Amino acid sequence: MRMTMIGCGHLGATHAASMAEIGHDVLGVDVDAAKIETLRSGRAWFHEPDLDEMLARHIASGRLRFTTDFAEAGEFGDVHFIGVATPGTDTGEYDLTQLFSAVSMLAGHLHRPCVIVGKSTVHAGTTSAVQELVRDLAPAGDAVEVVWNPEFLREGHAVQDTLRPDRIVIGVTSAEAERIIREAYAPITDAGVPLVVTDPVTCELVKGSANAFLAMKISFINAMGDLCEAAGGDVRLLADAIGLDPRIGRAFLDAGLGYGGGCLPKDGRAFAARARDLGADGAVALLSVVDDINAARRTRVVDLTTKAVGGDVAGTRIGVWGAAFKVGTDDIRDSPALDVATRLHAAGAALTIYDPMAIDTARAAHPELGYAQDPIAAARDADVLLVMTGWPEFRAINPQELGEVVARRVAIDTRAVLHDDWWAGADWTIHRLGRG
Ligand SMILES: NC(=O)c1ccc[n+]([C@@H]2O[C@H](COP(=O)([O-])OP(=O)(O)OC[C@H]3O[C@@H](n4cnc5c(N)ncnc54)[C@H](O)[C@@H]3O)[C@@H](O)[C@H]2O)c1
Ligand SMILES: O=c1ccn([C@@H]2O[C@H](COP(=O)(O)OP(=O)(O)O[C@H]3O[C@H](CO)[C@@H](O)[C@H](O)[C@H]3O)[C@@H](O)[C@H]2O)c(=O)[nH]1
Repeated sequence: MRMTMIGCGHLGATHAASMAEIGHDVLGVDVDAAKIETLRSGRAWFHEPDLDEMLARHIASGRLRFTTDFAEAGEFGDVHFIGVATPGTDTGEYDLTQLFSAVSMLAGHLHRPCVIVGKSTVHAGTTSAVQELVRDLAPAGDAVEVVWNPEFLREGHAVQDTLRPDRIVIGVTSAEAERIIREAYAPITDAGVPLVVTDPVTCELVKGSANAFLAMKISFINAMGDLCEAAGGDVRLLADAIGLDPRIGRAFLDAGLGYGGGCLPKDGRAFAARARDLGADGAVALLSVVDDINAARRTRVVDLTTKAVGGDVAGTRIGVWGAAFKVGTDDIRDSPALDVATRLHAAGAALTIYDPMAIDTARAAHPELGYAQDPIAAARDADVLLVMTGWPEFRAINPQELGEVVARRVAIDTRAVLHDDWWAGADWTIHRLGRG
């Protein structure tokens, strides 16, 4: 099939390359000419394992091209995927500016029957709003059907999650649109991946509730972590034990600094905002507690750090291991590590940060913070060492390597990453979140 992917970011570039991988002819479209140039050269403009190889392979095979030209996009495909960003506003709702702008730019070029497939994460009711806009703007009018098909990929695993997802969920209003989407995904569903067909509103809610559930699991285990710390328990062992019950499951029960990234925090708030509009009070209450517990993780690490240096961080030096919002990415959107770091900086501390992948993205967003090229240099002269992203390379560091580098041997491990046996016997004061 011939298809376009409008918006070539973390979701879109991966989806475009993956659709080429399963045999389609794909045209990627973005308003950012620099990103399109990078993609044309066979590289993503962000780090994602295996993506560059797949992009290069299909640009070479001729099945994948990129453009900034929406007229070309309108001509090219019978299926138009939309994957532009839907950030949160200050009041928590989705800002759908990019979505309505992308749809408006495309719609004027739609002269024949086709399907627009929304993949961005949106609030309930968006599909029908987009359908109305398309009806007004597209020369083909009602012959253009808008359906939703949310994306569940995780950064760092985006390629495998797109090619072998747990499920594909579509929200459609006609049998013809369903037939077209089924055909588009046939190489994936033929391999046994379930495809769930719903109405558009249910489909939009599926995505919001999936992320809300994941966020809830993390806040749950963090609340248990506080209990463990107070009572003298160990939240990792607790998670292992409860996780053996298949009704609970061990995934997403890693306690620590809480969730960040471009999705869970803003999606939870937007889901709550929509629930408030709809008068679904139980959902509002649940989601706001989940968010509050998560926000408190970051404040707690700021407070622990302040306490560790005697009550005032002004004039102290703090070494930070980790800047990415999680392992396996250079993405720093709503990174808990950088949130804590910037708050300590604002309170007068001098921060030096090391991250194996995200130094450049962190420096671009926070030039006011200090950076180092390796973890030992980040710890130099530190009064406190904060471990805030769980990179395996941090686990491999023996405290002996830090020798006399640090000013004081105090560490706060917020991601359960430091090697217990090495650090326990190494004359360090270590605070481990979730362990009493
Ligand atoms: N990143 C993820 O892991 C992930 C996973 C699932 C769902 N999502 C959802 O997917 C959507 C996209 O997220 P992302 O992380 O890929 O965002 P992103 O910021 O990485 O990418 C968005 C892209 O859209 C482009 N763009 C902006 N306006 C445009 C327009 N009018 N026309 C064409 N392109 C335009 C931007 O230049 C950018 O390249 C969001 O709704 C997000 O919540 C993201
Ligand atoms: O047990 C855990 C698991 C994760 N996290 C944190 O939670 C955040 C989110 O992690 P993850 O979900 O792996 O990252 P994303 O790539 O943002 O993916 C989420 O958000 C995407 C965008 O909606 C969805 O598609 C994915 O299914 C959903 O997992 C990160 O800060 C993690 O460090 C924890 O603190 N504890």
